[in-house]
Amino acid sequence: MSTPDTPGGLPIAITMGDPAGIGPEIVVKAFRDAPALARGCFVVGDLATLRRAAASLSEPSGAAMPMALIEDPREVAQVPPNCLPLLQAIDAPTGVVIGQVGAAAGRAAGDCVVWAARAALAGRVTAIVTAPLHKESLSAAGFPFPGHTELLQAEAATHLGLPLTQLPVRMMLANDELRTVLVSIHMALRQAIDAVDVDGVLQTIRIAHRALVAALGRTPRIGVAGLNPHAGEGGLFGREELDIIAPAVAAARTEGIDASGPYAPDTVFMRARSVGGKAGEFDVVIAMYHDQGLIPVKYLGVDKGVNVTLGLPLVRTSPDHGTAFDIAGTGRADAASLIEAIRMARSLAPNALRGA
Ligand SMILES: NC(=O)C1=CN([C@@H]2O[C@H](COP(=O)(O)OP(=O)(O)OC[C@H]3O[C@@H](n4cnc5c(N)ncnc54)[C@H](O)[C@@H]3O)[C@@H](O)[C@H]2O)C=CC1
Ligand SMILES: NCC(=O)COP(=O)(O)O
Repeated sequence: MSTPDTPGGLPIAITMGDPAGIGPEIVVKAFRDAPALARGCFVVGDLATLRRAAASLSEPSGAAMPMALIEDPREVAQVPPNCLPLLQAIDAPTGVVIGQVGAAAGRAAGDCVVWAARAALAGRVTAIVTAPLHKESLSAAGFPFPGHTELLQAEAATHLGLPLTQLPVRMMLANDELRTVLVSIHMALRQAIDAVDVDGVLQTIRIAHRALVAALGRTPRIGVAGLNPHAGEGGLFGREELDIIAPAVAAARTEGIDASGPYAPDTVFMRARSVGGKAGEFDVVIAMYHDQGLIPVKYLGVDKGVNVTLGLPLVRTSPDHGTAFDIAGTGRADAASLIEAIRMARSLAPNALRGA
């Protein structure tokens, strides 16, 4: 659906990420290496930061990626092909040291995400794709959120006038072979175990079901992982499966959701994986905590996964990797996951502006 003042659809905003990390480099690489996909997208960030990243990538004899400053997302359609449109959403950060945690970098990264979220909530962009930020830098800058997911949830709840409890969100990580949705996200493992309760597991199943009905056009097969080794082995290694997870799965089934489990966490991902054109047993695995779900997906390749926030009133995707401070500024960072995140944003936001 296009809007009258932006024929052809709305642009996608790509936030530059932490300026001390690989975000700016992979953003420039995405525009350089996937120009057709990047048409209709613009970067929310800082021109000097993006120029530095582009210069670090250019061949000794070659020219760096040209950039065009825009003041409004609607100007994206006028930017020539193979030129990166950039909206200067922040004051240029000073004192950023590549590869190091810092408040200035965290402030710049966080402010860009806030800008993009508000633009999406106001209907000025159709989706946001976020390059990685560093959570310690975000915290050093005073943002009271552990990551994008919680920041975006808070922005959306404020926009809708809702308490956070009425806007539950979940993290999904997906690649071509595996999808997982997490019951809890950024918290200590001890707290994550306590966060496994019937409401939380059931809410996660419902959110995953709704998202995948929309994405797949059919009822998804949801496999629910246990928490304990061998899913508790009938209560020998813990009772969470018997007392919490099985009742949540049963409640979901009474709602017509095709959920099953709890399954042994060490084999459920293997069973869900689609390989060589053969579909796995499940379309998605509900993981009880962050690392249970993310390790199997990331192990299949940091270049392949995409992070999607489910439950928001806006489309948000992101690469599955972080700021990679160890290689920032070297030009070695792989932009494949960011390119997949742009592709996924386009598929979730069919009204996105495209190139001519
Ligand atoms: N979407 C986001 O904003 C995300 C942010 N993070 C944050 O990033 C920071 C650093 O996290 P780490 O645990 O060090 O994970 P990381 O993903 O930044 O790095 C882990 C390893 O993977 C490599 N790597 C990551 N991305 C790569 C790429 N595109 N090309 C080539 N190699 C790549 C790194 O060089 C490093 O060896 C943390 O603050 C973390 O919370 C982590 C994941 C997602
Ligand atoms: N491990 C993924 C991750 O930490 C990303 O978090 P977010 O910034 O997408 O909330």
